Amino acid sequence: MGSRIYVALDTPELAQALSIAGRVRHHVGGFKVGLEFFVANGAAGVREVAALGLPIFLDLKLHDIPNTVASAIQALHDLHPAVLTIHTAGGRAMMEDAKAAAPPGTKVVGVTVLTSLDGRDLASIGVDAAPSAQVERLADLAAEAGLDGIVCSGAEVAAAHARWKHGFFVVPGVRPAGGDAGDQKRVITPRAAVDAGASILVIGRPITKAEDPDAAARAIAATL
Ligand SMILES: O=c1ccn([C@@H]2O[C@H](COP(=O)(O)O)[C@@H](O)[C@H]2O)c(=O)[nH]1
Repeated sequence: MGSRIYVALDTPELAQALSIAGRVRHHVGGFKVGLEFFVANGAAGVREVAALGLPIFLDLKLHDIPNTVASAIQALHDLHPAVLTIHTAGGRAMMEDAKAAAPPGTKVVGVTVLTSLDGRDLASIGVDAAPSAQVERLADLAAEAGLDGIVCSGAEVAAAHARWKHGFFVVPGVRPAGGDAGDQKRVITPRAAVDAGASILVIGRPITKAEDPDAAARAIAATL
């Protein structure tokens, strides 16, 4: 396979996203566009990034009733994203309908516990479980619902992989050793994430905010 690194182009500025994408494209496996980019630039913006020739990860983290999520996914069909996210907390019926609505070839993956949350955050929203236990529970539900995989932190990916042999595991919250975690609470180095079984790594600020994004992407790729 190509590089496991997907760069998160987290900016509303199309020109900035295209500039970073153009600089790093030879050292990464794909581009992740999320809400910030999509709200500002829409499907036309996604097409411009896709024109650079790498797979697109459309990280919209859809979370609504089944009919609404399925209809939104149908409306995205002609973008043919390689990966699309929904929230597992939307429940089994929503996940089933999301997968059924997705274009063939698009991996639908469910966000489990955001990497910006820790156990105290879960308790504060009424979830009486450690992140690891909650991820396992939601991973099982995602597998039963027919999703292709999950989004989880590097701390949970080995256990999730052991339970779901052919699952596709997306790991954000990735930081080179000693890197600034920012708002992320469950972080891992790129190498450790791959060793634990990550299928792809989502990396944003360590590359996009670097003085030289190209060199940062190359340095990370060299550790894998
Ligand atoms: O649990 C999750 C799910 C998605 N993300 C997304 O990944 C990137 C991470 O960016 P960094 O700058 O490397 O922290 C970002 O686009 C998030 O929306 C996540 O971080 N955690």
